[in-house]
Amino acid sequence: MQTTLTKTQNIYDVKDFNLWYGSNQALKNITLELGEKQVSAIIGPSGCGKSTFIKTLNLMSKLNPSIRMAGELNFRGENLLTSSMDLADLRKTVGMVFQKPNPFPKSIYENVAYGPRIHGIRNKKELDEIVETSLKGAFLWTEVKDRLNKNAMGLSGGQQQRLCIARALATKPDVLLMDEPTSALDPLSTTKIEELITSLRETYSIVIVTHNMQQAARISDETAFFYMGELIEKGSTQHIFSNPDHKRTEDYISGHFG
Ligand SMILES: Nc1ncnc2c1ncn2[C@@H]1O[C@H](COP(=O)(O)OP(=O)(O)OP(=O)(O)O)[C@@H](O)[C@H]1O
Repeated sequence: MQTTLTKTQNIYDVKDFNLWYGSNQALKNITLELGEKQVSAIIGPSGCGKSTFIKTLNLMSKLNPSIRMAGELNFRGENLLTSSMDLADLRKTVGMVFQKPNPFPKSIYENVAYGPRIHGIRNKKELDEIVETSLKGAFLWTEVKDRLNKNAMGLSGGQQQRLCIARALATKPDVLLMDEPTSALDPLSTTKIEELITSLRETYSIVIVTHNMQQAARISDETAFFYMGELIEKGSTQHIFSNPDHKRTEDYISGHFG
C-alpha cells in the first residue's frame, strides 16, 4: 500500500455517468474522482463494468457504435462527452496498456518511435532520445539496447508488456490506463511491472483494472469497487482493504464471492 500523497487535484471528475451497450446498461450513475499522480485501482467481480469504465476514460468506447453514454466525464475540467477535443490528442495524453501485450510486428525501436512519428517528430536524434528515455522509463533499456532493430515479437511476454508501456510513454502522456496489465504474465514479470508502476506514479496518473487483490493493495493509493455496473465505494486503498464501508466490498475482498 502506498503512502498517501498530498493530492494536488483530480485528473478525472466523473458525474452521474451511464453507459449502455444497445439496451443493456453496463454502467449506472457512476460518480467518482480520480486523483492526479497517483495509482487508482478499479476492482470488482467479472462483468461488473471495470473494462468498460477504463475504456471510457480515453473514449475508446466511441469505437463501438452500439455504445451510448450520458452524464459527465470531466477530464481536467472538460466534459469529454460534449467537448470537441481531438481524439488523437486525447489518446496522446491518455495512454493505454492492455491485458495481452500487443506490440506491433516491427522492430523494438519502431514500436516506440511510432507514436512520436505520428505526432510529427521526424528528427532522428530526437526520436533516438525519445526511444531511449521511454525504454529506460519502462525498465527495459538494459535488456534491449543492443537489439533495438530486432523484431519486438521475439521478446518475452513480460518484456513485450514493458515495451507496450514504453510505447505509451513515448507520446509523453499525463495518464496511463492499464486494463489487467499483468494477468497474462508470470509472477516474476508481474513483479517487474508492479515495480515499474510504483516508479511511474511519481510522474503519471495511473488507473489500473485488476482482478488481483494483493496487487491492488500493493500498488494503489485509491481503490474503487464496482459491482453490477455500479460504484459501491471508493476510498484510500488502506481504508477499502482494512475497513470498507460496505459489506459487499468486504465480501469481495475477503474472497467470499466473485
Ligand atoms: N462489446 C460489448 N458489447 C456488448 N456488451 C458488452 C461488451 N463489452 C462488455 N459488455 C457487457 O458489459 C458488462 C460489463 O462488462 P465489462 O467487460 O466491462 O466487465 P469487467 O468487469 O471488465 O469484466 P471482466 O473482469 O470479466 O473483464 C457485461 O454485462 C458485459 O457483458
